[in-house]
Amino acid sequence: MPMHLVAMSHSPLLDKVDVPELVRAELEVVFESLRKVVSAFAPDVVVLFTPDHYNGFFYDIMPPFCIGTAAEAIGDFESAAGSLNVPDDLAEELARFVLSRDVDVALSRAMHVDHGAVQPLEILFGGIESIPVIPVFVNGVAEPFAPMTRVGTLGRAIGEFFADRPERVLVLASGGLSHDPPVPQWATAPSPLRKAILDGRNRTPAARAEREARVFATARDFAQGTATIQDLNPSWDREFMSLCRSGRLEELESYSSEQMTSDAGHSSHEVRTWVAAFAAQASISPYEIGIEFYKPIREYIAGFGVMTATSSSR
Ligand SMILES: O=C(O)/C=C/c1cccc(O)c1O
Ligand SMILES: [Fe+2]
Repeated sequence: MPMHLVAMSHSPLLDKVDVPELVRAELEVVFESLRKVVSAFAPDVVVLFTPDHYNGFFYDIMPPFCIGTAAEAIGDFESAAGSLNVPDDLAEELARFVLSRDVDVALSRAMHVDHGAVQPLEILFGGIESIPVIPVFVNGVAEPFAPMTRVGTLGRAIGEFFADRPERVLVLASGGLSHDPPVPQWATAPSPLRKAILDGRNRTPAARAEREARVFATARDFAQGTATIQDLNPSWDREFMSLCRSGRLEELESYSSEQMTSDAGHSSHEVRTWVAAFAAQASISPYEIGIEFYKPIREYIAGFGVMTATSSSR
């Protein structure tokens, strides 16, 4: 029953490229505060709402949502690689419950996850092994997307599953806010890239290095103002966070996919993880916001946001 929420952007460029010292220091203060909050809450299990960047999920079969009963981190961008500590029986029970609530969630007994899942675990827990984690994939890069209402329904079903259970649950959302990194798009990708996002599992080291180099080059150009990717949209980000803060989730659930892409970039759909997490938290009880941070950081190609929330009835 006790539930706490952390929602945070990620970027594979974090700690890998230079940012002004003040920005780095501000982020470190925020991350340290998050660690304190999480350690005080002492979760038994993390429900990790995570997107993927064509490392675990591909167009040969792209579910809108998937719960993992086992997961392996692939170690892209030097993130931690290896097995996540997934409580398989609990994850399967969760999947059965969510299905019983009319959400057609997929189940994976061998999910592959990337920096999107791993980075927040590394920041909050120092790695991927120390804390039991149920990974919940929420598609945030591969069109077509589920309507936002379904994302809310998924989150509420997950919240309801835990409402009568004893575990202390940290719902952790990874991704967002406005950003448009060079993740390939089916509609515009040339044929070798289409193949990579169709069924590009187990990429060769050379292919992985090429892809990562493209992201670094784009980040450098973006920081210098010469990249062709869509700009960050701080006002969109602030409005999104303000709706999370005030609990007006029905307004978030009325966002249209097309508008999200055009206002805030192709990868803005990663905020779906936030909507699922806030819907889970709201289904337990009204909540209050704790930590809140926002900064557009072009060097990281990210409108970088962090929020925490917990029951206001505590
Ligand atoms: O290329 C990728 O796999 C992802 C890059 C990226 C860059 C910046 C912010 C993000 O959320 C990303 O996933
Ligand atoms: Fe991402």
